[in-house]
Amino acid sequence: MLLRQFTRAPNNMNLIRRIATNAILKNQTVTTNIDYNQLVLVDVNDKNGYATVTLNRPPVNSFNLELMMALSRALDQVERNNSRGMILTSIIPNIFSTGFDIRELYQADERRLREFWSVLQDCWFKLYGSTYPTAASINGHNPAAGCFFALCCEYRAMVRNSKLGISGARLGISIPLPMIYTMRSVISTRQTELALTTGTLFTSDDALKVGLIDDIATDRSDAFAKCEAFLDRFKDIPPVSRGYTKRSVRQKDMEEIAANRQRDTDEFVRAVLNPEAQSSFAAFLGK
Ligand SMILES: CCCCC/C=C\C/C=C\CC/C=C/CC(=O)SCCNC(=O)CCNC(=O)[C@H](O)C(C)(C)COP(=O)(O)OP(=O)(O)OC[C@H]1O[C@@H](n2cnc3c(N)ncnc32)[C@H](O)[C@@H]1OP(=O)(O)O
Repeated sequence: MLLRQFTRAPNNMNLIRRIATNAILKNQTVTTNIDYNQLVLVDVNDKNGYATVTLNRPPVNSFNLELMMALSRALDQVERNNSRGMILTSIIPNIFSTGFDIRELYQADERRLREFWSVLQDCWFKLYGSTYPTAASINGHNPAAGCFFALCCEYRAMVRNSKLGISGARLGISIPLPMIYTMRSVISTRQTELALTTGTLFTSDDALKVGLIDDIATDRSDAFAKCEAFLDRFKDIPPVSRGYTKRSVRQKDMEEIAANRQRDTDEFVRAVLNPEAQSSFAAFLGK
């Protein structure tokens, strides 16, 4: 599979990886052990035990089935490794994710669409229900499903001049219940309804005002540092009781979503295959 091996590297490897990532962002060539074909990179900082999960599907990190599966497996690795915390981010300089890959939705094969949704559901359970602390380092635009994953995290720092929100309404997609619950766990029910029915994409200032993000960052490294500082807040908190409390807060949503997986899948398939949505996808793709 396209995933990087999740190994605890010696400290100097973390430095090499960081240099490598910076070089990728500057389009330089570096000679390290990075495999450029990987869709989601997982790295652990040996000093603080935080895992970084980096979306790596240029040019815009659009979620197709393969990226969703890679994310699902990356989250398994973070869980297995007993990380002290996790930061979700993207390798693309000014884009976190564009959301679903429209090519995955346009004239979709129903079986593949069901699998896509099922893996998305798995990702939600793994991320929303994780016991380790989570933070999203939103290094750029994040207009749809990527926003959903960021909202599953406990903290969000976003770089200035980026846009964040769930724009599905603009494409004629009705917003599924799990998305509604997830957004409502971060902002008020009224703001959730307004944001989702208008397909609002929030500027960093507006996102901060409404509470969708916790901090505005000057650039990607500042966003990352802010996420680390958030995770540091749990340094002296016993992880088992912390995790139990987090799960308890989220338990009701999770039980309800678990009980309705099939119904949500059917609704998603219906929503994507409906002619109004299909014509928006066709228009987007210039068909
Ligand atoms: C149990 C739990 C389960 C619960 C699940 C619940 C909820 C699930 C989550 C969400 C539901 C809400 C519904 C979401 C549906 C979607 O995600 S649909 C996708 C919506 N996304 C958008 O509308 C964003 C559109 N794109 C942009 O605004 C811009 O591309 C950008 C991201 C701001 C980047 O701009 P930039 O100028 O840098 O780049 P380009 O626009 O030139 O794009 C480069 C290249 O990439 C192509 N592209 C962009 N976006 C997509 C996409 N979404 N799919 C496919 N391809 C895309 C673009 O066409 C360009 O291609 P090129 O012309 O061939 O170069």
